[in-house]
Amino acid sequence: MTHPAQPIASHFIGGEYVEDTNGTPIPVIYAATGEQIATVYAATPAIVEMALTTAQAAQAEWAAMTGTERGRVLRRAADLLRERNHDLSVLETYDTGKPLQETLVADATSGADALEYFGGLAGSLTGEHIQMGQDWVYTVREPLGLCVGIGAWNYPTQIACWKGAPALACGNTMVFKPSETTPLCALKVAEILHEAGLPAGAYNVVQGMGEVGGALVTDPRVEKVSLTGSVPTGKKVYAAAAAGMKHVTMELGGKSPLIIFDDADVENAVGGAINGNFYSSGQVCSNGTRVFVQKGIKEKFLTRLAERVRQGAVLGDPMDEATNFGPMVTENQMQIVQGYIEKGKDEGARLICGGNRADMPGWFLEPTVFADVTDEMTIAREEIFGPVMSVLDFDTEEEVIARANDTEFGLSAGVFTKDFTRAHRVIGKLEAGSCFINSYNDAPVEAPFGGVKASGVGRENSKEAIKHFSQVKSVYVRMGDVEAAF
Ligand SMILES: NC(=O)C1=CN([C@@H]2O[C@H](COP(=O)(O)OP(=O)(O)OC[C@H]3O[C@@H](n4cnc5c(N)ncnc54)[C@H](O)[C@@H]3O)[C@@H](O)[C@H]2O)C=CC1
Repeated sequence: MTHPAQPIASHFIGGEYVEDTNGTPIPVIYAATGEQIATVYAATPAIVEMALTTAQAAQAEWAAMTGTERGRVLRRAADLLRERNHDLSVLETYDTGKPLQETLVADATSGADALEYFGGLAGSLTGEHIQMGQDWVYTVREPLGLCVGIGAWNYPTQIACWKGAPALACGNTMVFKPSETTPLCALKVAEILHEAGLPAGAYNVVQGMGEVGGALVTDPRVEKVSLTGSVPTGKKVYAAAAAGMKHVTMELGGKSPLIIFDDADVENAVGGAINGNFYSSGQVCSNGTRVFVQKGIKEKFLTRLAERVRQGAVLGDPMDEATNFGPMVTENQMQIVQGYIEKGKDEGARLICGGNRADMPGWFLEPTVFADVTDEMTIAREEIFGPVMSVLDFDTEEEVIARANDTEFGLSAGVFTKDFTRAHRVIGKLEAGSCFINSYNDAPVEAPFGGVKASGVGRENSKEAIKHFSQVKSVYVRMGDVEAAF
């Protein structure tokens, strides 16, 4: 019997499902059991061509609609996502293995927020009037044209919407390629957008690995590439896009600092560290995986952290809403993280809790905390993308700022302290794009999201995203005669 997660077909192009079984089969494995639940096929060159031609052809009609009309479609899609939240959350759980307790509130709901927010903005995308004496300049905010979105595997529904919603609001069309690890959810986003009234072909989904991504990025018809992925992939995609002088948004990896001062509220700081390390089993780009704790509060912090992790983490069937900690997305990802845990032990970090694969089917790892981590250790330098928290000690504010910034990454940063003057002073000196004071990992659509340094270029969400999916035309209007030298 076909599993309920099996999509109707692999791709969604021109407003309908499209199949081509000549492509490389991509098995979809449910991370909680290891069972194959679906198969999709990587896009063949013919499918890639069909998607790009269709999206390009659809763009003029979509851009010709008023912003209010485009916004209405996006807001209708947001309503449909919300109405179907439960089924979409179950699919997200099948796609990623994340517990339903999380997917019910963080995935289709966040996607719906993006569609609603950018749907609301679409009607207000205006230019400026600049008076130049009797002459004047006006500006027009125009779409870029055909955009490509490429997703990572941790938030398949959210990423499909975070890229699609601002792109469509501005009058662009999109070809979206989900991660080959989680190919299911983006198809539903495309289906719902078209059900909501999107013209056929304005948002298309094709499956495939890096090769398909590469074919999309290098196509001369594509004006913009928005990637969520790792830094090494980002460097390749950015370079390929640069060769064609394309616009880019790069949402890449991180190794973000979370700084806890002696005067912090311990329970809140522990809560922040848990949210910033163990949500989605640690598979979150913005996670604060280097937790710097000032020496005076260190033992108290570690004691409460270990207690709350041991007592609170519920590993189990992700479809059971009591489960709050799911498996790694793939066996391979689990093995990568296990490798880092071994390195942490070998390099002398002190294991406070976790450290093992859980004794159950699927790719479950225990939430793991290392203390006495030093700056040179591999677990303090590399992005692990799993449930491994490194706790480092510090003495002074000046010292911790320098150490926090000593990394190629710059995605996020957090500070816990009751001294707000210090909180703002420290945040002001941290090299990161998305920061938190007495909190961690909040990502509302109203706030810009993205990184500095190797963590990325451009911003998603908020009004900032509009700038990255549109361009400004400037028109000088002369009201008098033209003076010329001859
Ligand atoms: N800053 C952000 O917003 C976020 C960043 N991430 C980052 O994503 C990474 C984990 O996701 P993965 O899927 O493992 O990343 P990945 O870099 O392996 O793959 C990302 C996507 O790029 C595609 N791709 C690979 N090579 C390509 C090429 N040469 N040309 C075009 N496309 C190519 C893949 O098929 C996939 O769809 C982590 O580093 C994480 O930090 C994840 C979520 C959010």
